[in-house]
Amino acid sequence: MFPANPILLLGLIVVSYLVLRFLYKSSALHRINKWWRWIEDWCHVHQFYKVPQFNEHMQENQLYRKVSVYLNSLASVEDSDFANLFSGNKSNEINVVLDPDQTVIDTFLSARVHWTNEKSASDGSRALVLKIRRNDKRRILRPYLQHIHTVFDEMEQIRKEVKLYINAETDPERNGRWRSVPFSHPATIDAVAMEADLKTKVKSDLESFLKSKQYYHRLGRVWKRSYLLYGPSGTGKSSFVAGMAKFLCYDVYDINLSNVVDDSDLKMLLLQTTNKSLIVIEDLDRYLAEKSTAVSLSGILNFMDGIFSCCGEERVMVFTMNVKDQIDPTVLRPGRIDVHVHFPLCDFSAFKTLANSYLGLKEHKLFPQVEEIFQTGSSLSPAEIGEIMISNRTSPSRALKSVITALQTNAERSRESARVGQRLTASSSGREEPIESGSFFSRENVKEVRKLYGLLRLRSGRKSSMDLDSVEKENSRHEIS
Ligand SMILES: Nc1ncnc2c1ncn2[C@@H]1O[C@H](COP(=O)(O)OP(=O)(O)OP(=O)(O)O)[C@@H](O)[C@H]1O
Ligand SMILES: [Mg+2]
Repeated sequence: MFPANPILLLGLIVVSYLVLRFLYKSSALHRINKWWRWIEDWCHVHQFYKVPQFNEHMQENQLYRKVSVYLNSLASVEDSDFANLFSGNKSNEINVVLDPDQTVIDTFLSARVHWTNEKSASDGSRALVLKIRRNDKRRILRPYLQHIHTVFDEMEQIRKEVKLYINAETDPERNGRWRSVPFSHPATIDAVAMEADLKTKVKSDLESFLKSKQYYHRLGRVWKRSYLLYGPSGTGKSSFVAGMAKFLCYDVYDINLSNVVDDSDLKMLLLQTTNKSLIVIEDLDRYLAEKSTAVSLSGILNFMDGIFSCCGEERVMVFTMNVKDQIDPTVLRPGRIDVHVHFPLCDFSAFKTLANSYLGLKEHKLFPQVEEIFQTGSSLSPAEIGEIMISNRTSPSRALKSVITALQTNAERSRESARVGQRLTASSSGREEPIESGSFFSRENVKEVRKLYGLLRLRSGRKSSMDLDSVEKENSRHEIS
């Protein structure tokens, strides 16, 4: 029945409007919503499913990652009481990420489910808890989880963003040691100047690894492959690692051995890596020679064998070194290192590749002169030549002249070092250990000799061919140089 009095009717409308407006503007509506949810919960019997971040072996639970990515993509995350805002990869992108102990509501096949982001007060571990009505459980649980998988895979396809993980120092407050950032290194395998044939062989080795899942399983082997990239500083090893990660579309786990506390810490780090990852230890020769890590040799060997990666697969390990001659042969034995790739100093062919990419030059009247100097044995690293070209990129002729001068200077220095080396050899004959602290010979001189020695050795080995057998012979070691 409508009130007969129109003034009363108008008053009723105004009061209702003001009450609704108050409810809308204040947090009262939110409270009423919460109470309503509580009453609803009370009326229904729910079932809970927990998705912990780590399993009992402290390996990351892939389902946690998938659900987490899925939930943060839901529009309803914005309706949770507390969410974090992060800038995305694109300049105007903003990502909303659920805060701990917050709930997000999702709807699937007309059933409502709740997810809560729980953080354990005791050990800081996280879990996502799904609350679902018992009545809906049979009908939607499995298709709903399948739906999460599908959405995650679609998002990954679009995302295709490779991540770089670095191991931070131990922090008892934090669970999991890896910290990640988007891997935005611009290097690609194609951009690295190296012998074309060698590059093709490494690429096809990686490609055939990707297709070899069944093969490895048949052999009862962990589906992993290890590469050693070795050569002097500035020859493109790190750039090549970045190129490999992009080529494979794998996340990169860059292990800093200085931040590893002991063997079991290294084991834990390996366990916390995910499938489809490229695990890198740079400058392994330095750690082994200087013993500047708390990890023992056997810890490193076990790590290389990947025996701990009992449940994970599809991993590529890459180790870089300047020189491998002094390395304990057990480190380099087949199985631990499957493929050896040599990164030499620049030769004329690599120089031409650099001139093409850095200066846009396919030919130049100064090329024969550059070639001549290379033939005398002088060389620089691609990094050094690249730097000269970048800083003179506005004038290709000036760039080439600067390269020629640098090569000539380098040749002169090498001759000088050789003379010092001869004097050193003559003076130290009869001594058991010529390099001692406080010895007559300065470390600098010895370094020069070593450099020179390395230079000659590398030069002589530069033309040696790669003995890459059929990739089917998976356990054979491949030398690519
Ligand atoms: N073969 C190459 N082709 C193209 N650019 C190169 C090459 N080698 C080095 N560079 C350039 O030189 C710089 C240093 O290279 P990079 O860090 O990959 O060398 P590295 O071999 O890892 O040296 P280090 O042993 O000192 O770590 C990079 O900017 C890279 O672009
Ligand atoms: Mg490097």
